[in-house]
Amino acid sequence: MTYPVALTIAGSDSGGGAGIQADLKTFQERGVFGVSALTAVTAQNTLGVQRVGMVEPALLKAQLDSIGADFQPTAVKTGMLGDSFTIEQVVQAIDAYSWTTVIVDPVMVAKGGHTLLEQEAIESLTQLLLPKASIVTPNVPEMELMTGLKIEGDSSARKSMEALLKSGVTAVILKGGHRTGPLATDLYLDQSGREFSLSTPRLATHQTHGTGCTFSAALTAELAKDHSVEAACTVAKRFIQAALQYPLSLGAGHGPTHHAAYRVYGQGEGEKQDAQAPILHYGHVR
Ligand SMILES: Nc1ncnc2c1ncn2[C@@H]1O[C@H](COP(=O)(O)OP(=O)(O)OP(=O)(O)O)[C@@H](O)[C@H]1O
Ligand SMILES: Cc1ncc(CO)c(N)n1
Repeated sequence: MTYPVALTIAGSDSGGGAGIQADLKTFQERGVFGVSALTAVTAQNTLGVQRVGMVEPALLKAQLDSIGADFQPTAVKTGMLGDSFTIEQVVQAIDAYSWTTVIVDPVMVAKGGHTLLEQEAIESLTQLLLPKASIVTPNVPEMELMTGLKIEGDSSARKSMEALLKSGVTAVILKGGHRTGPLATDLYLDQSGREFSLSTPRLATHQTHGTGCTFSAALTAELAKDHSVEAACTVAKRFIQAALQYPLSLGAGHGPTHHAAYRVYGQGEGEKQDAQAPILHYGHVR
């Protein structure tokens, strides 16, 4: 059996909590060999984004070609893409190398408010990249920007998921970090009409830098190992819950999550059953 390989196509976060760094740390934690193609370099820490530079297009293409020529990633994840041109290049590589399991984290704005995707590129993302994607994992503001629909409650959340499925993406996971209430609930809906939700107690923490990257990287790692979508979602939810529950207290702002926490403090299974383990609800997402 060959060791599973996952590819992340994303921006570098010098602060180490999000972007490529979060993805590779998470892949490693989950027993998957991570390869990467950098789209951008950010000067960033827990206080915010100080500077962004895009990787020149020819250099991005060279990275994608180097990977495509020598590795067979069984899952590919996209994070910060920055602009339309980058999205077009990623789509070309997906086609050229027949990457079939593609998880799109539609990164648009960093926690501090810094833009990580040009406004005009949102359309390229929904029209060019989502039709190639297996799962897209928006947070609430990203979902509103992609669909133009306001999310105020469960029924508008559901409508926006149905609207996004029209792009051709196989499945949507609407993340609940930006919603309110005692539970952090992520909603899953796919083209076949299958739906479920994953809930964990909402933790009162500001150490949330990179939660979205970490969640989608864990999901990607599990899919790279050929686990089912449902099993992958459950592990990803447990992984991010543990990472939030055992903070590292680094930096003066929104600190990073603890990427090793799930391995170190328990996996929510058997004797190690974690009190904060997610509740998997089947059935209707309303
Ligand atoms: N306070 C919290 N307690 C428990 N789980 C949380 C909390 N905040 C976020 N989550 C979970 O973390 C995951 C990421 O969701 P979130 O909505 O924060 O993503 P995001 O906004 O894209 O993150 P980022 O932009 O920081 O990368 C989801 O599974 C969500 O439910
Ligand atoms: C490079 C990068 N990618 C993604 C995010 C979103 O958390 C971030 N802050 N920085």
